[in-house]
Amino acid sequence: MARIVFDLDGTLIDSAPDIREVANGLLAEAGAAPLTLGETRQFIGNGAATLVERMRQARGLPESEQDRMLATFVERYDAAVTLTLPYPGVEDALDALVGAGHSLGICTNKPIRPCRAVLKHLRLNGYFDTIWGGDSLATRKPDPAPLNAAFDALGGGHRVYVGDSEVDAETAQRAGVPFLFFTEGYRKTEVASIPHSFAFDDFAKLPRLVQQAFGEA
Ligand SMILES: O=C(O)COP(=O)(O)O
Ligand SMILES: [Mg+2]
Repeated sequence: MARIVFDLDGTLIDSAPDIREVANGLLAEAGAAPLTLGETRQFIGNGAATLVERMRQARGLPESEQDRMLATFVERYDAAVTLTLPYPGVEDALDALVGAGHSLGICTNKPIRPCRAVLKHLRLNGYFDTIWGGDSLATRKPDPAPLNAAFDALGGGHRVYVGDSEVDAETAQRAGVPFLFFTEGYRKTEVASIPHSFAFDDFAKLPRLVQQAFGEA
């Protein structure tokens, strides 16, 4: 049986619309123009502080605003669940993987509180035996420490990381585990330029891919 750890934003859930709402509330209060959905997707993946920094820089807001804007962003982030949906086929794929006896975890750069809040809201939390956020340890992805911690918590067996981004590919590489690449999330560059073991564009294909990768159902 495999230990399968998933990234969250852009992999299991399309959370950019909710994140954009929080960002645009802050920008409106600063008198700046809102982010497009495309910009928001580009800014996700390296954690909340980097997202606020990218948003601020894109609108010419000073560095001196960073701490205050980040604090407000994080304060409002837990409630940012209403526009978020799992990608099509996610629940069925998770059901199939758990049914086949695999153990599942999450390793995301999203802070742990909003991570747990959105999983609960979407009733996805029951699938995961271990959950690691961007602030669970002193370091975050692409440092492999949180991913290794997730695998350690799941115990022995084949290990694989499932993610959508350049950051996830680097994290898997540094942890020395195969990377299953969901190509329809928030990647910034071409699929071919991002190192991966297998790529998939539809969650209906994931159980079979895991079976191919490990010779197990
Ligand atoms: O950047 C974030 O906050 C979260 O992104 P991730 O779930 O793709 O790691
Ligand atoms: Mg992601």
